[in-house]
Amino acid sequence: MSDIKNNIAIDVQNLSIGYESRVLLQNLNFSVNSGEIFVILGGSGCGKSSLLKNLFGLYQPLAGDVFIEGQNITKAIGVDRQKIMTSFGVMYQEGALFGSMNLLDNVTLFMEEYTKLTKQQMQLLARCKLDLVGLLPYESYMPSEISGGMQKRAAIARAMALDPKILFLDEPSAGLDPITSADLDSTILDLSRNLGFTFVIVSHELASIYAIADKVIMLDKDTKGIIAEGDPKVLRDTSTNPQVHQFFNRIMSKEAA
Ligand SMILES: Nc1ncnc2c1ncn2[C@@H]1O[C@H](COP(=O)(O)OP(=O)(O)OP(=O)(O)O)[C@@H](O)[C@H]1O
Repeated sequence: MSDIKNNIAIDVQNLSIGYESRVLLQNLNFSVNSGEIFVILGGSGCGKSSLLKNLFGLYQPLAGDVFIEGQNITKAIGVDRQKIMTSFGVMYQEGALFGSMNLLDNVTLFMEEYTKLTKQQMQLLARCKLDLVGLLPYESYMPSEISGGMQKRAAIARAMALDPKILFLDEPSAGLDPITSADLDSTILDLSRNLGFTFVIVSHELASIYAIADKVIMLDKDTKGIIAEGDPKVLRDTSTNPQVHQFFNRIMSKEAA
């Protein structure tokens, strides 16, 4: 077990990930501070989503360790692992709300599984989560009856069901128009700045990255490592790595068009 030092929410040490004999990323070392919005970016297929899934324990890394609030998720088993796994929330790329349940039931579902709360208590808490993402008036709506942006916010409310301090979001802006995406960014910023949530987000939307990210890491398929790390605006203005420069400017010129 590693110490919880300097307010570190997630500490990644010598992490290598991949599938069977295929190594995607190797020997990664980085940390995420508590309350920080941390964004993983990089070219298509470099392993962003795979890294995220290794961080929150869906996949087992090839080597190395991931500490979540000081607990080693890669080595934990049984009850210890279960405890870590319920200490954070996840929003998958597809959003994946349960289509046959209204929003309130989508949020209470995990509480039913992992808590001993009464139905009334669960509904009270679930309404709080829906309120935090601006969806309280829609608690009885089915996922198919609300917009894509609202579905993403509902998925964040569901990820908050068990009162986590850390939220992992895989491409939250995928498929959203710029205005809806900016609304979602505001929700994420609000949850981070006002309630202290730590976010780890996979994204390639530069406007969104500039709006919300405290820190990014940029992954590289060829070197299988991190080629840039830090404040995205500082990286944009100071990076001398041609690939990093090109990445930021390529997307910027596309967005400016
Ligand atoms: N479950 C899996 N089993 C085997 N290979 C996988 C699996 N998931 C992803 N891959 C492969 O790993 C590589 C990295 O995929 P990943 O989705 O992590 O990249 P990414 O950077 O998130 O990509 P994108 O930006 O296109 O979403 C891809 O070649 C992908 O086909």
